[in-house]
Amino acid sequence: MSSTSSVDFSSVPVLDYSLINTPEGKLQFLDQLRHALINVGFLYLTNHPVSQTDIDSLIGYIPKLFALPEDAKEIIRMANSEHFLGYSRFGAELTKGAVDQREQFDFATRHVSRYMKGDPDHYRLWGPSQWPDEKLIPGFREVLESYLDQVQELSYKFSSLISESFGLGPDGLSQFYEAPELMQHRSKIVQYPVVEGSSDQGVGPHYDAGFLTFLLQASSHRGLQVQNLSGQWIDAPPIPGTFVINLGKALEFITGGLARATSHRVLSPKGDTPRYSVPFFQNIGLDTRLTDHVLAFPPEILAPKEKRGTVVATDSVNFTEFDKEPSGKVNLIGRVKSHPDVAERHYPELFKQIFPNGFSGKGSAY
Ligand SMILES: O=C(O)CCC(=O)C(=O)O
Ligand SMILES: [Fe+2]
Repeated sequence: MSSTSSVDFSSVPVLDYSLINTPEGKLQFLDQLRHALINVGFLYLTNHPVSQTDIDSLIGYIPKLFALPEDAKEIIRMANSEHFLGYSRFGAELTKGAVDQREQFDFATRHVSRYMKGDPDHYRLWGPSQWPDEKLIPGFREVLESYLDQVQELSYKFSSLISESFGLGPDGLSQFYEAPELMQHRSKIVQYPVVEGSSDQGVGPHYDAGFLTFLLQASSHRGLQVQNLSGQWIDAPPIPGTFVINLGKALEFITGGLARATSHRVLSPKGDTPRYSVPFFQNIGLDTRLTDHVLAFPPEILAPKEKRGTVVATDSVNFTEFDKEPSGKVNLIGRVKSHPDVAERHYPELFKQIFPNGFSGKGSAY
């Protein structure tokens, strides 16, 4: 990347959600949002509507979750789940061939699977989470479900604000979502331990593949970094009371590159305590094919894109046809590649198509 743009960023902007409560404030918010979407692809959101009491309670549970006895974690391991939900041991994922030094639980918003015999395989991708034994961590499930309900609601409101900031009215992105009961969004609770040795890769550089990500930085460690247009890594340290919001490749694609998906990574923490984070990945409808929904924008909205210059080519999507296949299938193929052991068990046909010679022991998480 060699682009030097006058609008290149050296910090991630902070947007105040409470501005939207007055008409002038809302206009100001939409201007700042449009700038962040086009030039940065990342922002902090402060004064958001998710209950701080619930966030604090969730943050309090996280060390206890990772401290559960090994057998209590293994009993909900992801390999059990055709929905790719559950526990992944330290080092189970790779980004571009290198081990991500993190341990995690994948959970998702409440959902009853729509899958019926004869439906496409990707309808099986969404379904219920695996929960740790309530007796071992009483109250955790209730807090996390309430938290996910609230972030889900925020994610729809935020998507509507994005649409407004691009001059498309509040419902310009509604076509990407089905009725609430037919949608599911995914989240992870992640622990990045202090590591010895040469690698400091918490998660290697990647783009998020989906639509919108809402990240809760759940401890005070630095480590998250965002790549600007000239290729420098810019710190995005935790700011209490905020979410870090970023765009995925699907949203970038349907805006024709107007909104940016931005490369980011996490460095392993220094010191003596682990870093914790909780990303929430907002999905689009399982059947949505991106090529059918590319958006058109008024010229005044497109102008700042010219000033910014081009965005580097996509290298994070899972296969070249990602824009022509239903989003559920794109996601499923991504999961098969990042978790071949789970796929071999639950999607043997697809596993064979993707790994005709079996799994070589190296996967790719993104
Ligand atoms: O843990 C973080 O702060 C970010 C994680 C991330 O980028 C991801 O899981 O996609
Ligand atoms: Fe990410």
